[in-house]
Amino acid sequence: MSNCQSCPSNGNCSRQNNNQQNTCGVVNNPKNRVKHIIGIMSGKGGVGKSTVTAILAVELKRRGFKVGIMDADITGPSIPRLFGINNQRATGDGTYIYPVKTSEGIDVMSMNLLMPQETQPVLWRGPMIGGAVQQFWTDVVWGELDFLLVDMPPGTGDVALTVMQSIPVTGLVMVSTPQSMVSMIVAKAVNMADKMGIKVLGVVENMTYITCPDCGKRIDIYGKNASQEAANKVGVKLLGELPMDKDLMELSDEGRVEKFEAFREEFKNISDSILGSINV
Ligand SMILES: Nc1ncnc2c1ncn2[C@@H]1O[C@H](COP(=O)(O)OP(=O)(O)OP(=O)(O)O)[C@@H](O)[C@H]1O
Repeated sequence: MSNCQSCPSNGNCSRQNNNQQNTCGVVNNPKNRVKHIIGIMSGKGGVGKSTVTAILAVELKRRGFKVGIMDADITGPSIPRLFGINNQRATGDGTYIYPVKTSEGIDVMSMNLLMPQETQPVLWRGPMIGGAVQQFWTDVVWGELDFLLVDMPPGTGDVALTVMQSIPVTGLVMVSTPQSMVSMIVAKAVNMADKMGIKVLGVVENMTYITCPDCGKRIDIYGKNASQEAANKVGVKLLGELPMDKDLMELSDEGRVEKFEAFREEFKNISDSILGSINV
């Protein structure tokens, strides 16, 4: 049973609205002081959720915050590769597990940091995967963090539910592309968050345009104002829109996402919006 009094998220818990604050069900690790937990969620896979998580973490870190990333995408973890720490392994002392630090000092925990080889699949059914996510919260020594970003698995399935039920998430950031089919699926995720009493901080529309390498002209892949229209459709704030960027793809593949600078302005605005919404 959780101890809400000692929980750093007390008062910010997803259950605060329905008088169930004492039924969180997860023992809080006394070694952890995590101020804000932001879940990064997407309706469907491959829209750039892990990429946005990584760049947001870098931006917050550079602002002087202590930042961690929990890679809750247990069966498809990609955070270690983005930061080039995929050949490192998390350590443990029999009671607790210790995250791996990126070169800029972001603490990361991911299933791939616990597997003997990153190519080994996790052949578990839902409840075991949910159990792993809970352990990432209870057994990992995050220490003092201003922000823990949770890279959620895509969709509104079992594990997303476990994250929302067992981790005191401060708010959710949706990542999407402005297609109507995708918006419909994002709406499901937004409705899920709503039902769980978790605030949706807004949506980042990714891969929305390209910049012509010759003339610098912006080409809106999904049409003009598509991002704002998609955000309106699901009834959430548009935090920002990101172009397709070849360098980002390359640096991500090389495990050097921390060296990617081109979206600094966009992520400065996205972070300002998030910090404003949670009164930081
Ligand atoms: N703005 C962008 N420009 C170029 N490539 C991008 C951009 N955003 C993401 N990508 C690329 O798209 C692919 C999918 O991104 P990512 O892994 O972040 O998506 P995801 O939503 O987390 O996927 P999954 O559902 O599998 O977890 C990656 O190869 C990534 O480098």
